[in-house]
Amino acid sequence: MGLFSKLKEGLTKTRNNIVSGIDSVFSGFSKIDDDFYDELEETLIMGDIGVRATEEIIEDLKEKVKENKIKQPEECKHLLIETIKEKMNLGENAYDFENKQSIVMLIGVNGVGKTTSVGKLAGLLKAQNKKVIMAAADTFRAAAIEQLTEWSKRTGTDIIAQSEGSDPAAVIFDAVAAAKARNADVLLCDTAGRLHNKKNLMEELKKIDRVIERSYPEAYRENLIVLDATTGQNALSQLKEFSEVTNITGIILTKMDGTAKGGIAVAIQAEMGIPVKYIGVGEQVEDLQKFDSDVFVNALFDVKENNDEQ
Ligand SMILES: Nc1nc2c(ncn2[C@@H]2O[C@H](COP(=O)(O)OP(=O)(O)OP(=O)(O)O)[C@@H](O)[C@H]2O)c(=O)[nH]1
Repeated sequence: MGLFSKLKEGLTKTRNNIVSGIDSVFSGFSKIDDDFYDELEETLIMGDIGVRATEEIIEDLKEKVKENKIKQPEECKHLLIETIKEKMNLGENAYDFENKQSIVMLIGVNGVGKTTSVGKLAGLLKAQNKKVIMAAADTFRAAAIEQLTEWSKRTGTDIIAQSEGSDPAAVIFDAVAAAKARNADVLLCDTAGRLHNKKNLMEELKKIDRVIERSYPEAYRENLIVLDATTGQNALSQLKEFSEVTNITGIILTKMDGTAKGGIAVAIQAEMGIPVKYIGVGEQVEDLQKFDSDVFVNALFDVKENNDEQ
């Protein structure tokens, strides 16, 4: 199955949730008036697009409808799609780290799919012939170290780990030494997510930061927060909380397969201005995709893509 088809399949529930509602708004109203916009707004919010992002989308849509002198609700569907794409467009190159010697930290609360995402990301990078090392800096639970070790075997990636309970900063120190000695391209770090204790988390992330700054200041840094799409608006709150303690450079949105809450990708990117860089659409190594918001919106609204057959 091609990437776009896989994405479309993964987004089936989200599409049913958002698009069927939107379609009935477009077909249920004979003219564009306040009631029409109210109904559309409600449908987008129900689809997890986020209150602020939805308000902005509706405002922009109103302007476009005026400018284009559109009278029929059906005619403004493509304008809605265009507006959502514009709102999500952050216009930056999100994947610079792939071509630099970089340290990529994966952070986020437990259970969101961090360890799995480290494994999948290693798989993606290895497919590009990159030399990758994993650091098991979630030393909080032995299971997390074991799970990452499994992923290292599955993807043929070197792993640096210590025993449960050891200092995560010490693991990172070892991993940095290994990355330099082995001339690795990307060092992928799994971390523990103890959001319930913000102070500890902040101290731990700061300590790791200091270790990296001291031992590998020239490394390109990427801090990716892993968020579980099935948690909808909770994912947005986690992002806000983590943004207060560290500089988040991007998002991995997991479990996009089988959730009706995929609209959260729009809310996150439009409201927070932080790019979603990857989405998880399953549990296998190949189930991590680079995120392209235009392609995503097309898949969501079932707009035909040229590369549909790929
Ligand atoms: N369907 C689906 N499942 C996923 C995806 N990503 C991760 N999972 C599953 O989610 C569960 C939790 O993933 P983990 O990688 O263990 O999550 P974690 O954040 O590392 O959690 P801890 O190890 O407890 O810190 C696992 O069963 C994964 O297989 C995804 O994109 N789709």
